Amino acid sequence: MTATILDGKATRDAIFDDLRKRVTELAERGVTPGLGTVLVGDDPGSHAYVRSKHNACKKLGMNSIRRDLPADISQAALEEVIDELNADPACHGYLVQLPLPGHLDEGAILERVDPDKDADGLHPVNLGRLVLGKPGSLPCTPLGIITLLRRYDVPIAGARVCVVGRGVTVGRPLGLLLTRRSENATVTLCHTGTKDLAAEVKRADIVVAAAGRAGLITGEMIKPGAAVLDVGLTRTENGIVGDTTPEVREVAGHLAPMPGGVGPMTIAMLLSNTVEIAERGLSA
Ligand SMILES: Nc1nc(=O)c2c([nH]1)NC[C@@H]1CN(c3ccc(C(=O)N[C@@H](CCC(=O)O)C(=O)O)cc3)C=[N+]21
Repeated sequence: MTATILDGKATRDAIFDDLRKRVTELAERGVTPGLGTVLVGDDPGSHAYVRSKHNACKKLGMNSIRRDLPADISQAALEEVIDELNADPACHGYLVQLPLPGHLDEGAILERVDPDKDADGLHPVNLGRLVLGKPGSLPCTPLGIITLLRRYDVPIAGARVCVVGRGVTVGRPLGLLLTRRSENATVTLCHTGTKDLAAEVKRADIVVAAAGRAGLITGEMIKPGAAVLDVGLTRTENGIVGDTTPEVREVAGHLAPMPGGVGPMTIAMLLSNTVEIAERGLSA
């Protein structure tokens, strides 16, 4: 058996088609949704991600606001940029591209973002809303994972899900989303302190590999027919590699590969969050 591929690019394109309609409807009411990006320094990977976010805005007829700042910018100067975006009515949602250079207080910067303009869904207020079940922006990568599973009709309710990785951008919030009443999955959140990772993975109907450790999840660990989503990203001399080994594809029922799986979905959810903020502004 070889896994059905959960095609993140095709699914992103389908989501873009839906979003384009919503952008047109907003335009008829005089609103063009705008996404802002704040990029500090000149890491080539970060530049590539930011570029793809702006290209996506252009494709959807959205505005985008780009702030590229020098690597040695001071905390105060960066906070001023944040305050400007918070006050800019053309900017409905924005994100601060991570990681920030070490001399900056990342936590203080992220907290300064207006939670109601948080396109990433990673502001402490929005993470708190997620815990409490209150409306707010949801974290893009976990939302992308759930959207991808739903589009391919992979059952989530009642499923045993093994999430490998407890990071703030993927693992932790994914556990919270999947255990909501609307998802109803049973989640095991694994991490470097997990005693028998192979046994935990083997029980799972859905495995999300988000540890950032190349090849951590092997074919023998997977229950035949399980859905596997690879969210790992490690840069090596031979290009980028995920958290799963190639044999996983021969055992799994569904596979979201890296690249081409969850990554493109993350950007789709970022734009979806921004359009949603713009729509909320009209109904409020
Ligand atoms: N504030 C903030 N928000 C983020 O959402 C954020 C961030 N900072 N910092 C960095 C990570 C990383 N990230 C990715 C998004 C898309 C792909 C993606 O589309 N990847 C493609 C190809 C990747 C490649 O070829 O390099 C794929 O998986 O097919 C990957 C990674 C968002 N991040």
